[in-house]
Amino acid sequence: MKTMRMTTAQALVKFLDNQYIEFDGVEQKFVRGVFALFGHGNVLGIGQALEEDPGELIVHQGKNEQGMAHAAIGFAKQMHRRQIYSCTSSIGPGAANMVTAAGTATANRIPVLFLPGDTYAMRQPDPVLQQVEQYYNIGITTNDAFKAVSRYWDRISRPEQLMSAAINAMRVLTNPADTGAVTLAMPQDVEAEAYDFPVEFLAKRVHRIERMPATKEMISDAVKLIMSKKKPILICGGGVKYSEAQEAFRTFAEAFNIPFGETQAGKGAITWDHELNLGGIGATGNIAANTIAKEADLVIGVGTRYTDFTTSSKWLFQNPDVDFLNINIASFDAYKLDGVRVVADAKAALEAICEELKETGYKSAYTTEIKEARDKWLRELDRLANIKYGEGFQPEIAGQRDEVIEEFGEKFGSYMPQTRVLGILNEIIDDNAIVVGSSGSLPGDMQRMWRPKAPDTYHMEYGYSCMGYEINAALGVKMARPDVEVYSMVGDGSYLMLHSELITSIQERKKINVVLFDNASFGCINNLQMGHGMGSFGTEFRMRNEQTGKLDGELMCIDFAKCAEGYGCKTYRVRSEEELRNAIEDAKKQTVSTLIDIKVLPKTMTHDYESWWRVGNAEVARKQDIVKATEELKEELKKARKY
Ligand SMILES: Cc1ncc(C[n+]2csc(CCOP(=O)(O)OP(=O)(O)O)c2C)c(N)n1
Ligand SMILES: O=C1C[C@@H](O)[C@H](O)[C@@H](O)C1=O
Ligand SMILES: [Mg+2]
Repeated sequence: MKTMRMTTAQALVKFLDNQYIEFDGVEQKFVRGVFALFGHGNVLGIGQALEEDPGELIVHQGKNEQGMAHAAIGFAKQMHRRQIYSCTSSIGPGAANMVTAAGTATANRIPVLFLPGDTYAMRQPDPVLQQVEQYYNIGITTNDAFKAVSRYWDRISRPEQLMSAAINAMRVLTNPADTGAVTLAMPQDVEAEAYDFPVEFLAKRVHRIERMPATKEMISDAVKLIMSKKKPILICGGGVKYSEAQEAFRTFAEAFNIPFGETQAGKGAITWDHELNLGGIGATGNIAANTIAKEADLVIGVGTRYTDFTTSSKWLFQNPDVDFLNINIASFDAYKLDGVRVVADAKAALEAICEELKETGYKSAYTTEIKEARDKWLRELDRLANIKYGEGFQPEIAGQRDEVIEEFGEKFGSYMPQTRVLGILNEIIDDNAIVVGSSGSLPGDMQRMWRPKAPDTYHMEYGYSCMGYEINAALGVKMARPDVEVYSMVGDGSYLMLHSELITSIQERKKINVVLFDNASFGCINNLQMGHGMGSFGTEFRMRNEQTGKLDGELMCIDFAKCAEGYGCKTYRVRSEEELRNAIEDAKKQTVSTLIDIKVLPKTMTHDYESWWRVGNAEVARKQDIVKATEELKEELKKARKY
C-alpha cells in the first residue's frame, strides 16, 4: 500500500481539499475553505498544515469563533448545502464559542464542519492552559459540549482514527436527511503527530447526493389521502429549496389548485406574486395563510420541520377533519403530527404524486376563497407599509406604555415606524438582492411583509433564531453570492450581541450592507412580556435610575453609525424617509461594507394575525394581568392538538 507521511492535521487538510459532491449529475467541490481563529490549540497543527499546503481551500481569519461559524452557516445555507466551510478554533474558550453556532447549524439542518482544538490526548502536560479539568472524568473537555448540538461527534485521539472519522464526517455532512454540525475534536498533540496515511484515503472522493424516491406504497397513500380532501393547503418548507424542488412544488400547486403558506426557511422558493402563494404561515404568519390553514382539511407539509412557529404551537389547524401528509427526506420530520408519511426527496416525491394524482382528475374545491384571502392580505400589507406617524398615531402594538413612542421620538429625532421602513426597503433595494435575518421582531415582520421578487433572495435562520447570526451570516451569503447586494436585517440588540465578522467583510472586500433597526430595546421580548401581563422589565436600553435603583432611567442613544465607521464601513444616520432612500441609493454605489443606522419607533412592528404562540406564563403572580393572561393561554391550549 502506498502511503504518505504527514501529520494528522496535514492529512485532514488534504482530505478536505479532495472532497466532491455530485447532485443531479453535476460534480462540484464540497469544501470551499476554512474559517480559522488560531490559538495554541490549533495554530501549530491545523495552522501549520494550512500554511504549508492549503490546496484550493481558502483560509479566512475569524474575529470571533461564533461569528465566523455563523458565516459558514450563512454560506452553506445560501449554497443549498452543496458547499461548506470548515471552522477551526483553539481549545477551551475558542471551542466553547463555537457551540452556539453548532446548535444553529444543526437546528437548521445546515452542514458545517467544526474542528475545535482539544487538550492533549496523551495527557502528559495536563492541565494545559484552558483545560477545565472535570474531577469526575478527566477525559471530558469543553468539546464534549458539542455532543448535544452535533449530528456527528468524534475525537481524533490517535492519527489513524482520522480516516474513519473524516469519512463519517462526510457521510453526515452530505446526507440531506441527517446533516447539521459535525464536530471532530482535534487534540493538540495528535494534530501535529505524523503517520503513514494510505494515498487512497487522500485521493479524490465524490459523494453522490441521491434523490431518494418515494415508494409505490407511499405515493398511493398520498394520492388516496389527497383525493379524499376538498380543501388542502401546502406548506413550503426549507426542504423545497434544498432539494431544488421549486418548480415541482409550483407545478403541483397549480395542477390541483392548492394554495400554499411559507415557512421562514421556505419563503421565497416561489416569488410572492404567485396567485396561490398565501405568504408566511403560523405564529408570525399573515391573515391569508392563517385563515385558509384554519379551515384546511389536509395539510401537505413539504420539507418542513413543523416548528411551533409554523403550526402556531399545534393550534392553527382547526378543521376537525384535518389530516397531515408529510413529504420529507427525514423520517423524523415525516412522523410529526401523526401524518401520512412520504419519506423521500421533495422533488422526486412531488413529481411522482403529481403524475398519479393527475390521472384521477383531482382538483381542490376552492372557488373564490384563495383570491379573497390574498386580496385581503395585500390590502393589509399596503396599510402596514404606509403607516406614518402623525396626529392620533396608534402603534401596531398598542396599549403597552404608548408614551414611550413620544419619548423615543424626541430623544432620537426620529418618528419612523418599522413597518414603513420595511415597506420602503422592499421597494427600493434591487430585486435580486438578498436579505438575511434571524432574530428579534424582524423575522416576524419579514415573514409577513417581505415580498421576495426573485428566487433565493430571502435568507432567514429561524431554526435557532440566534441573535448574532444576521451580520456574520451575511458575510457567508456574500461569499456564496458575490454578484448581488446582501442586506443584513438586524435589531440593535442583535448588533450589540455579535457583529465581529463585519470587520472580516472589510478585510475580505466582501461588501455587505447592515440595515440596523434601532428601537432602543429587545423589542419583541418587551412586547412578549407586556403582552402577557408583565411590566417592561430588563428589555429596554435604559440607564440605571439613581432614584429608583432600577433600569428605568433615560433611554440610551447609541451612535451605531459611529461604531461601524471606526471599523471602516461607510455609514449613514437615518431618521427620515428621505434619509433612508438616500442612504440605500448611496450604499448601492459603495464597494466597502455599509451600515445604515435607522432609528425606528418602538412598538411599530407588526402584530399577529389569527395566530397563537404557546409560552410558559406564571400561574400565580401579584399582577392580576399575568394570571389573566395565563388563563387565556390555557383556554387557547384546549384548541391545540395534543401531539
Ligand atoms: C443568542 C440569543 N440570545 C437570546 C435570544 C432571545 N431573544 C430573541 S429576540 C431578543 C431581542 C432582540 O432585540 P433586537 O435585536 O433589538 O430586535 P427587536 O426585537 O428589538 O426588533 C432576544 C433577547 C436569542 N434569540 N438569541
Ligand atoms: O424568543 C424569541 C422570540 C421571537 O419573537 C424572536 O423572533 C426570537 O428571536 C426569539 O428568540
Ligand atoms: Mg431592538
